Order: sequence, then structure tokens, then C-alpha cells
Amino acid sequence: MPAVANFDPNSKLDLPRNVADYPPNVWGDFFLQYASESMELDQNIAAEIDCLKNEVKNMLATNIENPFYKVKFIDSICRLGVGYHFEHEIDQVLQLIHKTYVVNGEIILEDNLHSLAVLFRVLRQRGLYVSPDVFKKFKDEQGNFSERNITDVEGMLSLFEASHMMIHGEEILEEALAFTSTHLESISTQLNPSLAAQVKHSLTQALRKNLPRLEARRYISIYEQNTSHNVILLRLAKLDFNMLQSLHQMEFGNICKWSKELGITKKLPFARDRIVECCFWSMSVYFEPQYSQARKMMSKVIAHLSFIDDTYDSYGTIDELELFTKAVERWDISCLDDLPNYMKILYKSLLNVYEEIEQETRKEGRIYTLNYFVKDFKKIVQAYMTEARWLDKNYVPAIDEYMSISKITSGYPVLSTTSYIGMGDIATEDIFNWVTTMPKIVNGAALVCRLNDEIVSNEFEQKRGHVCSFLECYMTQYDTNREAAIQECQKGVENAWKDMNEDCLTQTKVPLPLLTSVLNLARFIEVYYKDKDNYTHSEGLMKTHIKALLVDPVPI
Ligand SMILES: CC(C)=CCC/C(C)=C/COP(=O)(O)OP(=O)(O)O
Repeated sequence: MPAVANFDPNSKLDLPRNVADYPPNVWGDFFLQYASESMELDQNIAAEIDCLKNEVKNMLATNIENPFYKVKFIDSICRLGVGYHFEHEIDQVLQLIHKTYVVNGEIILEDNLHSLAVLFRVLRQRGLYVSPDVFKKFKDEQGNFSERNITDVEGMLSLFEASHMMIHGEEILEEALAFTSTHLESISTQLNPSLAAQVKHSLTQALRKNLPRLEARRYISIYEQNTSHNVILLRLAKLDFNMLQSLHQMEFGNICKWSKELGITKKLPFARDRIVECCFWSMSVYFEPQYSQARKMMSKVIAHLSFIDDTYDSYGTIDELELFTKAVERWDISCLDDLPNYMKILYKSLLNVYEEIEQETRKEGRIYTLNYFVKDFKKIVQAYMTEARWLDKNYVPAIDEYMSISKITSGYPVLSTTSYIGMGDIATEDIFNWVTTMPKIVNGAALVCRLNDEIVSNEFEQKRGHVCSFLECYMTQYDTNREAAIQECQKGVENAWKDMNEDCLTQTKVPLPLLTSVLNLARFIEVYYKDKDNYTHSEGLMKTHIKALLVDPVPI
């Protein structure tokens, strides 16, 4: 019989537990005011948005007399957050530009650095390959980027953003990144305040690594200040942003209501109470109205992963965790009796969420997606268990062993799969077979999550006793110091982005929205695990951003 079989689940409740001192929730009941069955749409605004959409569509449909003009227009549409209305039109234009002006990967058009860099980035963002050799002409005889470029701030900024599309082996983009970063940094103090702010922003949050809604909120004001802005497009962006904000408010309100009625955070006081941030996490993965249901499911899954993570990381004893792991492996409500009371609450709630997803997917004829979900969910819980055993035995694994488990516990493999459940017919069974075998893009997102998390969370976590981190494993294996281990983490993150960029160019059978949701998972980490873990410590940047996207409308 296994050692845990005779364990009485409720006999050890007074054991000393490894409880983390998490900061409280910062939103209280704020979002409950928005809970509602349906969204009240201002019909006049909705009609105006429709009208503006048609006008922009017409602008996109005209001939491509000036491909650079067209590409910059498309770039503005996307950065302003309204690209989702024109997916088909944008695809058509960019395919045509790629077919006409890119021969064997080489751009055959001539223009300045800014125009070429925008063209390069916009095509690659759509999964269309273009060679970075187009930037060779901006180098000097010695093969370095020419100093003449330095005063062209717009060009430098565009080259900086373009360089983030790099894949493996693109040395010229590595050089471009180093060159533009250094010079933009040093020139930023001499620029006018508005340009200086843009440069500063890009240097801390490159466009490729930024979340689309944050970019939209920011870019609306930058675009407005640009004297040659398109008035119709700007108005559409503002109205659309605020309309989506109302939808997101209602969704946050409904999830907060569900959470309050469930009362689970009160029943599991050891866990982080972060329901608003969980909603924000899923809204970061996809913001479009058609994914409203998908966001709802995803928010509930993220919330449960968060409770489970805290159970394994801190509160649960090793024997209890073995029981919980077995119960998840069996995935059956009859396992409830084997669990201590606090785990019963968690397990039951998890199965309820599963049932809810089952009902939704049944309606859509997509019930098969659940097998993939459950398989991935079991994997993460088993991996949490492995980490708990490591901590229990003070075991420090070799790097490879550590990474094979900690990529799973990053949560990003199971969340990538979960994100596809509500994405409709584009997420076919073939796609689920692909996403659940850790393709490069998912592996990359998991690495971005795990390695960034380790850099910023290590000290807080080790204070309370936490499974060893990548940093410890690396320092032990290579007998080196913390700085070297952090550098290795950073290198790992850079490589992970190259992998993800590569998959975006080569996985031509995977529709762009599916690749984008995994990219957005990685972007969430790039924004919120930069200087600290803003999910756990949610009173700073996270709160400011939630306020900007969910509370304050864009001034019209
Ligand atoms: C992406 C997922 C699964 C979201 C749910 C919330 C969560 C577990 C965040 C990471 O917490 P952490 O920084 O404590 O993670 P870890 O314990 O893995 O270090």
C-alpha cells in the first residue's frame, strides 16, 4: 500500500505550515458595480463606429500606389487597437505588398530607415518573411551601423522596434538592437519631451513585447499629437476603446460576483486573493468581443491555478499534496472524501469550473477539447508535486531536470491549451494536438514566464522556504555566483523570444490569432514580471494599468 493511504486528511490541521505573507487584494468590491447580464450599448455610438469602420475599410481597399504609406496606415490601425475589425483587408494588402515588393525574401523597395524598418516589422508581425539584409545599406565600410543614423531619431526608433522581430542567426538585428539601444539611451535627454517619452517607453517596453491593449491606450494619445493623423481612424480608435472597456468592465464585474458568491478566497485565506488580476491576465491574452466567453473560462482557470499554486508552494503538507495530486489524477468527484476540508473546497470548485467549461464546449460541439485540457491540468499538478517533493527533501536538481518540471509549473503550457478552448473553429483537433506537444512558441512562452519570474521573485520566495530556483540550480551546477545565473536567465529569455518569433514565421498552418494568444501570455510576463512580481504585489504598476484600461475611459 502506498504510504499515504492511511493518512487521515483532517488530523494535521494544526501542523506548522509554510505560509507566505501575501499582500491583500487591492480592489475590494470595486468591480461588482459593473456586474450585469447584458451590456447596454449606446445605439448612436454603435452606429457611428459602424460608419467609421466602413470608411477605414474603404481607405484600406484603395490601390497600393504608395506601399510605405499603406503599411504605415496599417501599423497605426493595429497600434491603435482596432486592427481586429479589418483582419481580412489587412491580410490582403500585406500579402499583395509581400508578393509585389519582396523577392526571395529581399525587399526591393528603396526608402529611408524609418519606412523600411516599419515595412520589415509590419510584414513579419503578420508572419511574412523578409530578410534583415535590407538594413545593410545603413552600415559603413567597416560593417558597423553608420554614425550618420544617430540623428535620425524616428529611424533609430523604428529600427529598434524592428530588431525585436529577430530569429536565430540574425546577427545584423542583434547589432541593430545594440546600436539603437545605446544611442537612443544617450540621445534621449536632448529630445523634445514628447519624443523623449516615446524613446523612454520603447526602451523599457518594446512593441513586440508589449500587450496590445496597453499599446492602444498609449498610442491613441501619441497619434493624436501627430499633426498628420487620420481624424476618422483616431475617432474610431477612441470610441472603440471605450466600447470595449464597457464590455470588459461587465466581464470583470461578473467574475468578481461569481468569486464573491463562491467565497473561496475567504475559505482559503492562505492563498493570494487576486481575482481582478486573473481577469486582467485573461483579458491580456485576448481582448476582442468574440472572446468574451473564452475570457470568462480562462479567468476561472487562472484563479484556480493560483489557489493550487499557493497550496503546493506554501500551505499544503507533503502528505496532503500527495492526496490532492492523486485526486486530480483521478479527476472524479468521488475523490472528495480522501481530502482534508480545505482541499475539498478547492477540488470541488475546480470540478465545477470544469463542468461549466464542459457545458459551453458541448453547446459548440467542441467537447473533445476537454481531454487536452484535463491532460495538461494533470501534468501541471504532477509537476507541482515534484517541486513539493524537492522542497521536502531539500533536493537541488540539475538544470535540465529542473527546467523540464518548472516549464510546466510556469502554467503556460496548460494556459496555452486553455486559451484555445474558447477560440472557436480555428482551434481544430489538429491544433490541440500541436499545442499540447510543447511547440517552440509554447516552450518559449513557458521559458519567458519561468525565467523572468525567477529573476524577480527569488528573494521573496526563498525567505519563506520555496522550491529551489533556476538560480540556485545554476549556481550549484556551475559553482558560480548569482550575477552569472541571472545573466544566463536573461540569455534564456532572449533565445525564447527568437524561438517564438521563428514559430510565428514558420507555423503557417496555425492561424495568427492562436499564435497571438500565446505571444500575449509571454507579453504579460514581460510587462508584469519586469522589476518585481506585480501579480503577487499588485498595488503598483498592475493597479495603474488596470485602472487605465478598465476604469478611466479615453477622453473623446
Ligand atoms: C500563469 C498562472 C498559472 C497563473 C496563476 C497565478 C500564478 C500561479 C502565478 C505565478 O505565481 P508564482 O510567481 O508564485 O509562481 P511560481 O510558484 O511558479 O514561482
